[in-house]
Amino acid sequence: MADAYFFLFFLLPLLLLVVLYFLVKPRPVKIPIKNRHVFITGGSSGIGLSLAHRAAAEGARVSILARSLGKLEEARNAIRLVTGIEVAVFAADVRDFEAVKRAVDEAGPIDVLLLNHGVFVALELEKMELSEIKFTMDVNLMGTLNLIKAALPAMKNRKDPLPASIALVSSQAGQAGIYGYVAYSASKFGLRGLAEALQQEVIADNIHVSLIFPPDTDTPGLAEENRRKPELTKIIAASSGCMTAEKVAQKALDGIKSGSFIVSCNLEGIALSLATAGLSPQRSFLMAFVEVVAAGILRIVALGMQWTWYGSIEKYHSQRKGSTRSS
Ligand SMILES: NC(=O)C1=CN([C@@H]2O[C@H](COP(=O)(O)OP(=O)(O)OC[C@H]3O[C@@H](n4cnc5c(N)ncnc54)[C@H](OP(=O)(O)O)[C@@H]3O)[C@@H](O)[C@H]2O)C=CC1
Ligand SMILES: CCCCCCCCCCCCCCCC(=O)[C@@H](N)CO
Repeated sequence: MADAYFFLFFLLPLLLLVVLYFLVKPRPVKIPIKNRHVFITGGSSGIGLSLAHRAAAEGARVSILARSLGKLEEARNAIRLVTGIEVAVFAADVRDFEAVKRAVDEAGPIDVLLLNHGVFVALELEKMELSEIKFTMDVNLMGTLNLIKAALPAMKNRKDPLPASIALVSSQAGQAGIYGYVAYSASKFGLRGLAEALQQEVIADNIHVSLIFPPDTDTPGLAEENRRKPELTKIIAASSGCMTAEKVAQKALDGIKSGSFIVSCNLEGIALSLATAGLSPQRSFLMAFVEVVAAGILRIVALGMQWTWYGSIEKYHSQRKGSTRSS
């Protein structure tokens, strides 16, 4: 009996750890940001602004890009006030490849390309204009591809032997489809395929991809989104709470520096990432161990999550039916 326990709880896990240690690829990597060029899209507001503050405070040379020059200059002043550091600003729409290319060329070779720009409207697909749907895909997905296309040649040619990074800000709505986010989830799930494929193409150039998955985050963008958010979107998104932009920026930068492919921001996010590990690369054999051991149980947790969400959806519809009957 004691032998069986010894095998099950000691020998087997130990064997698994050893196997995973040799199995995980790409291998772990550390990406320094001090004295390196960090280029942040959407760096004038919310999470991007916090990322810019943090990167500057950690000694990086920071460039930020967004559409509104006014907001960019405000951000530059705010960062100078706190850190004494001057960030470079670039006004361009990520949908405009030529404008993006000019900005990236002017900014100079990038060591850490942080693609954080994004737009979001929470609304049922039926209520969304086709133009809004296209806008979401164009900014979140095509905008990201434009930036990568524009920046990659110089990133590959950099003289610096240190590893470089391309980090994409997705969303937990890019790990699980959420009511009200048909277009948005599509754009954010798209980033995952992009990231997985891109990592295989740029690994030989010592460029490492990170995918960041924040929950609801207190930003100007979220405040705007909340003004017309469906009740069910609020209920379902509440499963993961809300974080501050500073905290998300800290988690994101730590994840990038540690070379993690998948970067979660809170506890629910860790569970979500374990449950959706799929065929994403995992550089840490310890995290791979947790993924393997937790897989079965997390599928049950995920099904429980769906049970709750569909329960809310059923309740919402039955209440609505009740109220239309009585009115
Ligand atoms: N806040 C949240 O709840 C969550 C956000 N996220 C993601 O995090 C990222 C940042 O979100 P958040 O900080 O809330 O957003 P904000 O709306 O606060 O800021 C968005 C930033 O992106 C810029 N931007 C928007 N559209 C374009 C464009 N077409 N071209 C260039 N820049 C553009 C904005 O500047 P300007 O308007 O001047 O162009 C601004 O700097 C997004 O990708 C979002 O999807 C993920 C999970 C949760
Ligand atoms: C298996 C374990 C599961 C654990 C719980 C999972 C909870 C998932 C909740 C998803 C919330 C999505 C918020 C999207 C925020 C966002 O992107 C918008 N604010 C637009 O910016």
